[in-house]
Amino acid sequence: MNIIKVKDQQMGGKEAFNLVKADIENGAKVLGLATGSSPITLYNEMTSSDIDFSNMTSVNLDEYVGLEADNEQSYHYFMNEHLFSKKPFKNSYVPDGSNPDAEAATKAYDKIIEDNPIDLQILGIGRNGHIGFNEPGSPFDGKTRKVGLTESTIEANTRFFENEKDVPRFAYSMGIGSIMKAKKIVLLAYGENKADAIAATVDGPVTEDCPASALQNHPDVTIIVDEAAASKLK
Ligand SMILES: N[C@@H]1[C@@H](O)[C@H](O)[C@@H](COP(=O)(O)O)O[C@@H]1O
Repeated sequence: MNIIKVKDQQMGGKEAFNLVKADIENGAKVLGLATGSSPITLYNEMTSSDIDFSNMTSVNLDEYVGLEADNEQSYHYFMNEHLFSKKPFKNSYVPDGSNPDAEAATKAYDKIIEDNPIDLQILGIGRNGHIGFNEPGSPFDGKTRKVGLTESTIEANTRFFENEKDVPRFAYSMGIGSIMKAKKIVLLAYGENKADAIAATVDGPVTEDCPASALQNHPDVTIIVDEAAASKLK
């Protein structure tokens, strides 16, 4: 694992952007994208750049079950707001959270991932080490699934909703097995409340208790952290 320490999230966005740009210059056509606050500075760099994404494809990690794409709390909406409305891609895929048929929704998404192998996957990380919405205990070979969110994740995500009761309890998430198939992975983590998860990811055992520890088995992972998120690394 390659670790890049940065001063703050602003600089992290620039570092991540340089990696994305270099990969596109090397022929990358499919970007795996993430939501949450961590990738926002990267998306800002992308939207203010002169890179044309209109012949590229994006595949997002996850979406809440039960939210329509035009719901302001949906990940569809987040991605449109922060990236796609300013820098359209040829195709942008996000799991269909409005489809109550989990079997159909997840199968359809696996087909999309299979048809569009991810060159570079951007990841954030949950306080409990989750990636996408793969909570602790998720299988390392998992495909797209309907997952229940843990209390810690619901609590962390409450800040985006009016109150805790509005936070959806389920999501469709790309599995860890699919994430691991990406050629390159760039994980972004900022702030003290990510320090334990980053330490477990990098220095801990490879265990389902910390989903991101699976990344130790991936050949090309870069972790971009600020000092607070790196503070518990060995
Ligand atoms: N499903 C998302 C994850 O993909 C994201 O990594 C995590 C951390 O978000 P943030 O970057 O806001 O800390 O939040 C959510 O749970």
